[in-house]
Amino acid sequence: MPSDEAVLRVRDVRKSYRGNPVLRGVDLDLPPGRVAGVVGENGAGKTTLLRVLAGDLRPDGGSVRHGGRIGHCPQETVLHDAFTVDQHLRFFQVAYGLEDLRRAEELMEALRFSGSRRARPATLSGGTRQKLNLVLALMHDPDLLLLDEPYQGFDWETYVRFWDLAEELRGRGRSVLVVSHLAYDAARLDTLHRLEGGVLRAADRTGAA
Ligand SMILES: Nc1ncnc2c1ncn2[C@@H]1O[C@H](COP(=O)(O)OP(=O)(O)OP(=O)(O)O)[C@@H](O)[C@H]1O
Repeated sequence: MPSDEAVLRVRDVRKSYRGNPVLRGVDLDLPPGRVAGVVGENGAGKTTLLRVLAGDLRPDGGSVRHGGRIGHCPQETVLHDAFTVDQHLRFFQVAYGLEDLRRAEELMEALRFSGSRRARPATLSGGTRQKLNLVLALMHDPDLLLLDEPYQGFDWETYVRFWDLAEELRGRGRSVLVVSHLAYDAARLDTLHRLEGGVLRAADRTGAA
């Protein structure tokens, strides 16, 4: 597939914090309909990379090109305790310019969202808050979903539903990039990359690399 059809095209991305290089020239191409993983040890720069890819953090050099809309589910929850679940949904509906909440409701159903729509995030379980985060990142049906350690707090059933959802997205030509310190879901990924020494390398999907 020609690279100009990629949903994500990353070239020579570099980022240092106070002179300490974390990303030293990251390259990545992600075509539509792919589920890709990025693994790396603690401190390897995974969150930094995802924030650069999401446009949250400016790289010192290199380029990031998106081929469509993106959704970003960061490690830290984006939820605000002054707002109820419903208010979060309506806030993001306006921000994304959506006519209705149909897709959000479908996603909540798919993930078996167990909280009340009138609840505030502080009263929800950690896993339910994480589901809401995921719904907010996906409710505009982005071409690319960026996920940072997405399953913290998920029970097994939710974990399996998460992967069913990733399959559904892939089947509709959407792409997903999952960042994790573990490669245990490697069999569910189309490609696996390892972030090491500030660069991305193709990794063995048995997780042995
Ligand atoms: N805002 C910041 N200012 C200075 N240094 C930072 C900042 N953010 C991250 N770092 C440093 O950059 C390096 C990479 O951090 P990053 O959080 O991207 O790694 P990670 O692979 O996501 O780690 P983990 O698996 O522990 O979440 C670390 O050494 C970290 O201390």
